[in-house]
Amino acid sequence: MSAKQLKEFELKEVAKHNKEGDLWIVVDSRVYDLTKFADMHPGGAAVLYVEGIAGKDATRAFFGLHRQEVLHRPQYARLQIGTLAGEKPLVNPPTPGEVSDVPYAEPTWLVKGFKSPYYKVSHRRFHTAMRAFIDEVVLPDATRCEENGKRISQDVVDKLCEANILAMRLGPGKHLKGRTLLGGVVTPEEFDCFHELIIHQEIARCGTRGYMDGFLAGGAIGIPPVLNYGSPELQAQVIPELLSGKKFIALAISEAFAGSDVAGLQTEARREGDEWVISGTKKWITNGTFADYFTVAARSPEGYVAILVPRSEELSTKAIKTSYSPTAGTAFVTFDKARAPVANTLGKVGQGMNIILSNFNHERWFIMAMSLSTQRLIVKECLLWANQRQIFGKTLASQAVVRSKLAAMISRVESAQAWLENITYQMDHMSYAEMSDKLAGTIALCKQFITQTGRATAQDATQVFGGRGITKTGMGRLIENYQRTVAFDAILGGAEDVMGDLGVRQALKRMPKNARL
Ligand code: HEM
Repeated sequence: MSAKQLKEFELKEVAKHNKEGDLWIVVDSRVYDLTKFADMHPGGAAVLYVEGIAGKDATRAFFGLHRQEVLHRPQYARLQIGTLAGEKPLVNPPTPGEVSDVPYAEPTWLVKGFKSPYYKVSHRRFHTAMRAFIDEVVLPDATRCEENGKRISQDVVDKLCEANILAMRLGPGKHLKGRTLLGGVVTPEEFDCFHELIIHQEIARCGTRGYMDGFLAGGAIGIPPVLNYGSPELQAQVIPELLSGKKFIALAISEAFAGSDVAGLQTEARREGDEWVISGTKKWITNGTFADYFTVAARSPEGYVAILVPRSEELSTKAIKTSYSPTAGTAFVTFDKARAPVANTLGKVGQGMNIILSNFNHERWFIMAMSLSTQRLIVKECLLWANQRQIFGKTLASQAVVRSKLAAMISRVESAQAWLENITYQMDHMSYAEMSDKLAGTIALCKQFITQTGRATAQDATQVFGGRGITKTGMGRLIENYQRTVAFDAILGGAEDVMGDLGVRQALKRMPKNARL
């Protein structure tokens, strides 16, 4: 019903409609006729007829039990027959692209009155456009696919590729030259790692962990080795079709035999004339179920090698059931003498391990950017819930133990964001080689910190939400998704303990020879 048609009612008029067969209630100054809906109410009809609810202003009870989005769903919005005379709703549907005023819901650079040395006008412009894109185009698809397990819809792929979002997720560089970035809000020359950081952090605000990987994460980690080490001919052949969303790619490194201990991989590649013949298996390959190409790490008689392998009859994929949504397309991949031209070799034979390891830096950096952004979303959910949920006549937030959990959560995301931005700044001022040399240890340590804090936050948030934190629908749906899937960030791109160890080993390698206590 449009605002113009809405009637105004006094509360005493509403009060007359307080029984079965004639039931009105008020939520946030909106008057609803629930007479016909009562029997279909998912929470049961009986709860609506009780004193204090039927014919009354039930705002507080409502927000203790429902997410505000319930009111904005078309099937429920149409139950509204009017508003309370002289009052206006406080809670309105979020406008696409809007920035939240909830404290700590946004990184400080987005908070009114706060400054940042890192973000310029072009980042703000870019952020506004990116958030609107996510809210309008991605979020509905993310919510649907997370639930039904289907892969990202081609319509969203087309739009994200038209906006060059996949290309931008590969970082600044010559692959952006001549491209129109997100409708032209930023030029390829201006584009830096902070613009890229914005993309990753905005995607993660959907709070749908499986879809976040389904959102072509395979491309974000599988394309860089092709861009950095593939021949110009190979790039000309595959990059356009990958960046336009016509073909898909996955990075195929981990195996049942080797996860974080990459060097233990067993997949073999041997030369036969102008072709590589590849045999072996790969496990937990993100986007593998729908990939057309695989960036594969294998052993060859001359040492490790990275090869771009096209899907063929000799390369089969099978979905793996993990604890996040199948929308990520996680696959077990079998290479049964699969063939790839020798021209598809990435870099030099024997240097495959370096290629794979340096690729990890960018992957780990964006995993932590995304992981942290979802963690912040969880902080926002907890603040909102603690502020609106009533127990024993008081808000949850009136309990010191809850405030203490909130304090820990806030400190974790704020400190991690500051570290992440510092690393991002270094990335903007280092070459790829310098980054591999100087940042691998710091990135690993920061990833360890973010995933450890993420799991602590998941645990705290589940306690704050109680039963709702383990329920897939309703108030705690984002908490449920987060606590069920938070371990992915602690494993994908390198397990947490391995990250910590790598960081310290890198530091020890750099110890000055003459340093003594
Ligand atoms: C415009 C009015 C209302 C609509 C459209 C509505 C709609 C819904 C929906 C869709 C759910 C399913 C859970 C979810 O998706 O969040 C639900 C659950 C529920 N509703 Fe309502 N509702 C309304 C008013 C009320 C009121 C006034 C009460 C007051 C007690 C109430 C009590 C409940 C309860 C107890 C549940 C179950 C919650 C749970 O399982 O955690 N509802 N309602």
